[in-house]
Amino acid sequence: MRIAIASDHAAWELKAALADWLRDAGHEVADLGTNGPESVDYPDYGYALAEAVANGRAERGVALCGSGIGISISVNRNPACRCALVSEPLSAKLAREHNDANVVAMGARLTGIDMAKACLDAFLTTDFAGDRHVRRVDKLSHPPVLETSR
Ligand SMILES: O=C(CO)[C@H](O)[C@H](O)[C@H](O)COP(=O)(O)O
Repeated sequence: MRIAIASDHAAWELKAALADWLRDAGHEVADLGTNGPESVDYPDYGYALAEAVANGRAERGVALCGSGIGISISVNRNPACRCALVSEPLSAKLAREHNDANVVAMGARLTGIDMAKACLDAFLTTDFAGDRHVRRVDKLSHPPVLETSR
């Protein structure tokens, strides 16, 4: 599978470890940085990752920051992305089965490498269940126009 992965400074080591692990498993990995501990801003990396998924360069994305929160918010600003922040494998599995998530986010300051691998494995090996979930996922692409957004 073609997978894009990105992080801020808080998660660059987890990103490097997961990128190696994904490559060893036979995936084609696009590492979008960051690649060191220098402080950077998670939206820059979240937006780049989202664009890689939106334009088809990657089929799935892996988004990492300290908590996973900031980068998941960034990715979800792109309407082509459904990014799920997870910390255990059942949520990763349900994000695929029910939500057809195409990006998974995790927090390197909260989730260890073995748990991150277990989440990623569930995310990459679970299919979307379809059926009633199609209608709901489709609604995510058509949010109502609210007074406050005019
Ligand atoms: O977005 C976050 C928090 O919601 C991430 O955890 C960031 O990695 C974090 O904010 C970075 O914090 P730092 O103090 O600048 O390392």
